[in-house]
Amino acid sequence: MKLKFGTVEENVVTREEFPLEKAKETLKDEVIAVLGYGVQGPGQALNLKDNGFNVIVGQRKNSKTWDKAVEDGWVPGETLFELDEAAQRGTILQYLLSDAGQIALWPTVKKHLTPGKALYFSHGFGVTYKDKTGIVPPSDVDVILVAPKGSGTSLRRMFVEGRGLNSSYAIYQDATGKAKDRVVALGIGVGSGYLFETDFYREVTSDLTGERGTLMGAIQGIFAAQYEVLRANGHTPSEAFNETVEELTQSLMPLVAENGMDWMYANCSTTAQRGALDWWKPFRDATKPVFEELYSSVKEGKEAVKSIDSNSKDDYRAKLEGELQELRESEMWQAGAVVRKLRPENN
Ligand SMILES: NC(=O)c1ccc[n+]([C@@H]2O[C@H](COP(=O)([O-])OP(=O)(O)OC[C@H]3O[C@@H](n4cnc5c(N)ncnc54)[C@H](O)[C@@H]3O)[C@@H](O)[C@H]2O)c1
Ligand SMILES: CC(C)(O)[C@@H](O)C(=O)O
Ligand SMILES: [Mg+2]
Ligand SMILES: [Mg+2]
Repeated sequence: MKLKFGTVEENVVTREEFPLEKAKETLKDEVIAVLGYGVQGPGQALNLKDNGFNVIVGQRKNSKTWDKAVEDGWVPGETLFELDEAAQRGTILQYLLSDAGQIALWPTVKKHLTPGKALYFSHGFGVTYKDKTGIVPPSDVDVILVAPKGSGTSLRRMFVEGRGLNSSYAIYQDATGKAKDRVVALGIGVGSGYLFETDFYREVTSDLTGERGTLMGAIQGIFAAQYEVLRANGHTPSEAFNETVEELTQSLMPLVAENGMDWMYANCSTTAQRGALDWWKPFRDATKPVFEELYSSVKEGKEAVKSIDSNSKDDYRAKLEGELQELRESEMWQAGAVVRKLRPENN
């Protein structure tokens, strides 16, 4: 259906419009092979299974994630296979290896993309940057995308709570004439809230921007900046952490989520409102050039190259873990660990 967001009309699909029963009917003859069991893999595979779809998982044997799949109830030889065998058995291949891992496994997956199958991504990365990934699907398969706008961990948790994470959907190639029904049915099947239309290029450029920007990179950046200023001016870690992070995640962001920024403001003092209304524009103006630089870097393909180069190295996991450790061991997040333990619900 078409729905207005402000003054702009968009194509969206809701669960009322395309109910789960219709999704199951659409995919009743398909075998959905979820390839990769990292973060999105478990979320999507388990939601699809619990929703009554025919799902198998493909994962490297003798890996921690194979063991996790077994713990999650996937049965070796019945619903859990090596990647090669799962790709052969599936009629819809959900390519949920890491974006760098997808490059390495492409020859194997391509071999099993026989006419009429569907290749499904949760990111526009592989196909958009085909010059760098080598991922060029054969012309006789559907190539579709459902990109949940959040972590696979949240996708699963929200599903279990009876909620749903929104996803975008896109069709890159419709070889069978069934691509639209297939993609929407999968989007509903993985437990999406509502689905909004995009294309592979816009999905990858917005997603890379968002995660480097307000969702992950920028938020840590402004947290660190404010925390450092408070600490440099004699405030304790407890005061600096509560005033920078804890109050935001525990008190104020839930209000923003519920009813928007103006409503959160309206539930704070007039003193706070005066200051926030005065200061949000200077913060916007100070950071906008950084967002513009970020978007250019994404658009020029530099972010994709960096990600492929670093995540294709043998020691990429250890390197990432080292950098996460640096964050974890910073004073701000050490203070956070103590503060979390002191939450009454954790006692
Ligand atoms: N993490 C998320 O919540 C999230 C959210 C939206 C979209 N996505 C997209 O979903 C896809 C999967 O992302 P993810 O974060 O779940 O992946 P991930 O980094 O957790 O990796 C998934 C799996 O790929 C395997 N793998 C990596 N390299 C491999 C190789 N060379 N051969 C075989 N297996 C290999 C890993 O062992 C892991 O089990 C990506 O396209 C990503 O951009 C992820
Ligand atoms: C969960 C995110 C950040 O939205 C996703 O884009 C990812 O790459 O993990
Ligand atoms: Mg992403
Ligand atoms: Mg994302």
